[in-house]
Amino acid sequence: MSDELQNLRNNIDRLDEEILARLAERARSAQRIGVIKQGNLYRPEREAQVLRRLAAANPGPLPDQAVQRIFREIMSACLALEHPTKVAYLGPAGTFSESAARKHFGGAAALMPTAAIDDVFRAVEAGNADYGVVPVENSTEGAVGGALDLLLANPLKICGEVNLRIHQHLLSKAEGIGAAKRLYSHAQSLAQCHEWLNRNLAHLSRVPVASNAEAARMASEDPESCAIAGEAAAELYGLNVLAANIEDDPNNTTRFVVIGDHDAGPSGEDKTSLVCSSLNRPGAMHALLEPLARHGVDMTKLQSRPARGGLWEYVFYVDIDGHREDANVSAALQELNERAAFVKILGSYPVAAI
Ligand SMILES: O=C(O)C(=O)C[C@]1(C(=O)O)C=C[C@@H](O)C=C1
Repeated sequence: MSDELQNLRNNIDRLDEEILARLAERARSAQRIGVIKQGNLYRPEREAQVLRRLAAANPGPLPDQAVQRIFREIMSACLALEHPTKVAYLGPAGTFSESAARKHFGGAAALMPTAAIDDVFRAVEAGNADYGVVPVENSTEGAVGGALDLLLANPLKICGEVNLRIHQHLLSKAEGIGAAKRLYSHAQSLAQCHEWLNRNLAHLSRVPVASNAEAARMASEDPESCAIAGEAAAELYGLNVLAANIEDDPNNTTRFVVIGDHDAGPSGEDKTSLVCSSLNRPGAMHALLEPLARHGVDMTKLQSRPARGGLWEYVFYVDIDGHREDANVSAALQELNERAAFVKILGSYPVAAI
């Protein structure tokens, strides 16, 4: 081994020991904070502030995202010393919901798969999980209506958001596509790869199944088939990646929200989600949203859903910039409340840091 290589490795060994000693010191501080805080130990606003501060202070050469992922894991491990966070998600193992839960809560969280989205809400409400992660919209396929309806019907609050880039892969137990007769996937994933499939595999019959992890499981038992699913499912079921990143939109992204029995405190860069309905008279919708513009509050999403129980009646899902405790947001929400037939604040939470 050259002297230079040996010296560099010695240097890395010394640095690793320093990092380890500092990590232990950090973990002891987090433990002491746990004793002072009591009650809810997970603080999404504080985690977002830590991640943003470190990205801003990052001297390189590691990219900001890499630094944030490392510190996400450090905070996940520190939090688990106090209390391992239990997080319910739409299963089975290997779904994109699992990847979103991991991305947000890190490797030390205990993840609980559920059979359906409403079971995620039930697990959190019953106290079987501390938090839940549910998909609410996809950049190609639009809103996940069932999740929006459950947010309206449920007392739980949104305390975070996760944006996950969705990469779809063509997977099979076989080495090539030649012998494949069937293609399994979730309907959303089939839709996200529609053009690629028409160009490359138009002859294969497409079989929609309950989730893309389930599709991967079925393909693992049937070498005459293939599946469309993500990397986590490919690894879990030992499948070959026959074609990678086959989603039609190169920016294909799903937005998930984190639900719990409380929302988050202000972090300095927040969003607030609410559901409202306007009075049934001309101009009512404009009047309802006008206080937002007047108080300088940006609306980042407006989505309508049919209201349960009234034909051709709608509720509106609104996302705005800012925390409900910010002075301008609070003033705007108070006026909106006076003008609306119905308002429910779903929660204020930090804008996704990673
Ligand atoms: O600052 C706190 O309140 C902590 O508990 C420490 C800490 C961290 O490791 O930085 C851990 C968990 C919380 O979710 C936020 C931050």
